[in-house]
Amino acid sequence: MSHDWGYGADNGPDTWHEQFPIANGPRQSPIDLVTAEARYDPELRPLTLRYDPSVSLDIINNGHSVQVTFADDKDASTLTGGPITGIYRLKQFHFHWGSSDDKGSEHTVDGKLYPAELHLVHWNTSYPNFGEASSKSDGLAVVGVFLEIGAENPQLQKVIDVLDAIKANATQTSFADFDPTMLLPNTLDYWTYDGSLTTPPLLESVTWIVCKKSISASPAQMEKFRGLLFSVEGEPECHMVDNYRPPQPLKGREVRSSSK
Ligand SMILES: COc1ccc([C@H]2OC(=S)NC2=O)c(OC)c1
Ligand SMILES: [Zn+2]
Repeated sequence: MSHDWGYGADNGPDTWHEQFPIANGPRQSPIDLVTAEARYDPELRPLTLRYDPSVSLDIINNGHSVQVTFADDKDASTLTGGPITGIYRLKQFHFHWGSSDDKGSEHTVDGKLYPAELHLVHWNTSYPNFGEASSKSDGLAVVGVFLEIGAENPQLQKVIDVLDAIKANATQTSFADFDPTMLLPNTLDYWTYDGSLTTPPLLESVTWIVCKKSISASPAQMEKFRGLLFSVEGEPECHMVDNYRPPQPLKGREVRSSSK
């Protein structure tokens, strides 16, 4: 009997290859970003992120993370520029975090783990939809933003304020008029490399764009994420923490940098 993947001892990242052999593929994510080995590429363009708050729809506890979804039937919220060509549409954003402030990010920088990592997920509009794009080598572009412990983040607080309503797995509530631009760092210098989704199905379809600058979250705000549950209502409570995959082998890939 196949049991669902997760982050526990018996279904966590080290077991995913059993059902998803691509877990040992050539372009898996996340990776450790070794800053001294990233190549500055002057041809890389600045990121252009144009987000329309009116297309934010709802916020969901999907049993693996907390995810905010967006209407993606038109070019309302888009990513252009950077390492990509064409227009990529924002589908959703979500987070990965730790059980304590010393871990939680998926990417690491020179071995440093951050308390959390935000993923803004976009799909290439040269394909008909997210599902089709997710199986193409240039189908997705994910912008990663590290969260660091610091001042309370009022924009992040708008997400945190609704977490009590989606404490359990498979719960959701409406989440209108949210502008994810407010979750971006002040400068958008980035590292970029070819990678994958970081949870099953682990598809190798992601152009990764990891911001060099982080955003802040207070210790109390991080604790609110840890109050979410992997478990459904009525089951014994299992706190949603450590929902991150560790870095994967680079396997000869190049990491480029948008700045010196
Ligand atoms: C079916 O849609 C999916 C499936 C998995 C992921 C994981 O890959 C990354 S990246 N973070 C994740 O949690 C996803 O995110 C874009 C979207
Ligand atoms: Zn993610």
